[in-house]
Order: sequence, then structure tokens, then C-alpha cells
Amino acid sequence: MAKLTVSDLDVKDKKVLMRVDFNVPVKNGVIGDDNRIVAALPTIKYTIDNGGKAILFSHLGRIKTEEDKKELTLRPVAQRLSDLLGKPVTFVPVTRGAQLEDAINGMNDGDVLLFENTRFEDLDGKKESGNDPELGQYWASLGDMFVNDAFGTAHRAHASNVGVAEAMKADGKKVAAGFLMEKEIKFLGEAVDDPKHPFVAILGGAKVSDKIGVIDHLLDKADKVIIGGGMTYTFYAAKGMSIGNSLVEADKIDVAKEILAKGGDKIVLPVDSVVAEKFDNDVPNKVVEGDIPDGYMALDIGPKSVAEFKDVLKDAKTVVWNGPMGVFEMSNYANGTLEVGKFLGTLSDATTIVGGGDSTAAVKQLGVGDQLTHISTGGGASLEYLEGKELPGIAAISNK
Ligand SMILES: Nc1ncnc2c1ncn2[C@@H]1O[C@H](COP(=O)(O)OP(=O)(O)OP(=O)(O)O)[C@@H](O)[C@H]1O
Ligand SMILES: O=C(O)[C@H](O)COP(=O)(O)O
Ligand SMILES: [Mg+2]
Repeated sequence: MAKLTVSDLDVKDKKVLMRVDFNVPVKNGVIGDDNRIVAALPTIKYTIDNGGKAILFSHLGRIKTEEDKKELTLRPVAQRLSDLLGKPVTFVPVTRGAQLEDAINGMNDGDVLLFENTRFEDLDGKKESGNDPELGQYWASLGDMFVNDAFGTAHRAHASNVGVAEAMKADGKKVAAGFLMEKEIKFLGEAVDDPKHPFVAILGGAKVSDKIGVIDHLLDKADKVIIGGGMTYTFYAAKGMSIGNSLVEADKIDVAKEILAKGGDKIVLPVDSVVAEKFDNDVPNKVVEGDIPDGYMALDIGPKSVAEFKDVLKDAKTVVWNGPMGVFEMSNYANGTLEVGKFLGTLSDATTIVGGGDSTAAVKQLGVGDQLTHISTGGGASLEYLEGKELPGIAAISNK
């Protein structure tokens, strides 16, 4: 990669500022899924093993009121990080000021410090998420170099990623990517820039309007685009088929028509669906082919679609997947997602990449995560990357 990376830096005795994406699900102080913390370990370990002082920071959730600060403190994340590293992590419960500066000045080589949720600064006029220059400058003043390993945040231009980077560079200090950033860019970059063919993209889930732009972009790159999950029925509507009470985004039907016209037989739609009268696991369900009958909603792809998707996927050399094939959270509608996930796991010759919050949770919950090549830590970030957009967090890193 053309970007400077942490392995190009001499971190010994240095204060290494490190932006990570520790935006993990936390409820009542309990962390739901620590994938993003685990994914950041290689860069942290590299830094401390080479005698650097690791000064970490991240946002967590979205801070709109003073009250949000209670639930969205990074304190439990510091504890989990300490457990994972097997060494103490100093947690500093503020985002600026003497307490933070003293803690940093007291660090020894190889120490790890995490300071409080950068979005606490949003209560004071969106300073963090609005990339307030004074804030970026202040954080930059705390270190000798800056490593950005927060791929999941790369689509945001925050003071803590873009602002710090710009201020460091203006001071002649180095700005590098961490190993996670490097890995994400490698896997996603190869998938969009130079994919091994056949290249198959699978787009499912529920966010039709967010993701329809990705489908359009992927049509230029992929040999096949499989559409599943809740995404399907806007396309059914575009084809003039009945959709019953299935998920649909009426204002995207025209876009779906254009995509169908552009994509032709590149686009693979489900031929059957599991339908029920209610959005409920405990009501009777049945498989229907084609049109969804009145009074029913489609909640999973059916067995013929699974067989057809497997047939399309069997020779693939690159597969990118975002969005579950059905309402996998309910056991009666998890089969499509499970079957597609399991099948991807058997493609030993292919690069298989899954991104997205629910998609990642689905493959883990279904126990197929380990068989895939890469589980991206990026939700919005990986999609915007796949859309071909330049992400501000990446753009701000120095070139080699
Ligand atoms: N047929 C369907 N009808 C309604 N909802 C569906 C259907 N199929 C899948 N879903 C829902 O889609 C949701 C996931 O879609 P989503 O677009 O959020 O994917 P994601 O992987 O989380 O990506 P992102 O990180 O961008 O949110 C799940 O909660 C799932 O229940
Ligand atoms: O989870 C994410 O996609 C990133 O951490 C960015 O969070 P945000 O959507 O709240 O900006
Ligand atoms: Mg989601």
C-alpha cells in the first residue's frame, strides 16, 4: 500500500497517539461483541513491544445529552483491552486537560493508556464529529506521531482521525496507518480494484436506500450480483411482481428498475421466499415461489433460491457479502443466511469477505466466521469503500 504504516515508524521512547475504533456494542457496562477491540491488538502490541507509549482514543456511540455519557464511557472497554493484552491499561476519564497530560507524562515505555470517549466533546458544539480544528490541534500536541487504525471510522471526518492527522502533518510529524487499517484496505481494495474472477457480490439486509448505490457501483466490477434478504422485494416491485406486506422502499423502485436494466442477467434474485402473516417467529410459515401472496410478508429466501445462489457461488474466486438473506435473528428465518454463510466457508479457493454490523454478527452467531477470509470491522466504512469513495480517514494518512 502506498500509505505509511506503523512498521515504517521508529516508536521507541515515543508517545504514539493511536486512533482506534472501539465503537462496540455496550449495554449496562457489558460489552456485546469485542471484535473491534481484538482487531486492534496487533498494532497496539507492535507499538508497546517496540518500546513505544501507546496513547489510545476512540468514539463510542453517539453523544447527544449529558445523560448519554453514563452509558457511553470507554471504561469497560479499557478493562476488556487490559484483559486481552494481559497487562494494565490506564483509563483517563477525560478528553483533555491537566489530568490527561499528567497521565501521559507519567507513562513509561511499553505502557498503554486509553482516554475517554472522543464524542464527549460533541456536547460542546460537535467539536469531535464536526472536526473542530482547535481540538484536532490539541490532541496532536499530546504525541510525537499518529497512527490511525480506526478503519470502521474512516468514512467520518472527525477531529480524532482527520483533524489530528492534519495537525500532525502541519507540525512535520508522521501519520501512519495501523495494521488493521492496512489489512482492511488490502482485502477490500483487492476486492474492488483487482478482484480475482468470477467476482460475486451478495447484497441483502434491510437498508435498501443506503445500499442501492453500492449495487450500481458493483455492477461495473462484479460478474454476478446476488440480491437477497429485505433488499429483494423492492426489486420484485420493480419487476411488477406482487410483494404482499414485505419490506419495500417505494421511492427506490425506479432506481431498482434502472439497476435491473443495467445489470441484466448479472443480477440474481431469489426465486422463492419463506413467508408468514406476521413479523414473528412463532406463526406458521410456508415457502412460495415468485409473487408474495396478499397478507403475507417474505422473511427469508427459500430452498430453491439457496440452491441457485450456491450454483452461482461455486466457481467464485472473490465474494463480498453485506446484508443477511433473511431475518436471521429469528430461528425460522435464519436458514438462508446460514446456508449461504456455510457455503462461503467451503470455498477454500476464494477470497470471502463479510462486512456490516448485522452480517458480521450473523456469521459469528451461526458459527461460520472462522471459515471466511476476512470479516471487516467496517459497516458504513466498508460499504463506502466498496462504493469506490475516498474515505477521509484514509486520505489524511501520509503517503510513503
Ligand atoms: N426479508 C427481510 N425482511 C425484513 N428484514 C430483513 C429481511 N431480511 C433481512 N432483514 C433484516 O436486515 C437486517 C440487517 O440488514 P443491514 O442492512 O442492517 O445489514 P448489516 O450487515 O447490519 O449492514 P450495516 O452495518 O450497514 O447496518 C437484519 O436485522 C435482518 O433481520
Ligand atoms: O460503527 C461505525 O460504523 C463507526 O464506528 C462509525 O460510527 P457512527 O456511525 O456512529 O459514526
Ligand atoms: Mg445493520
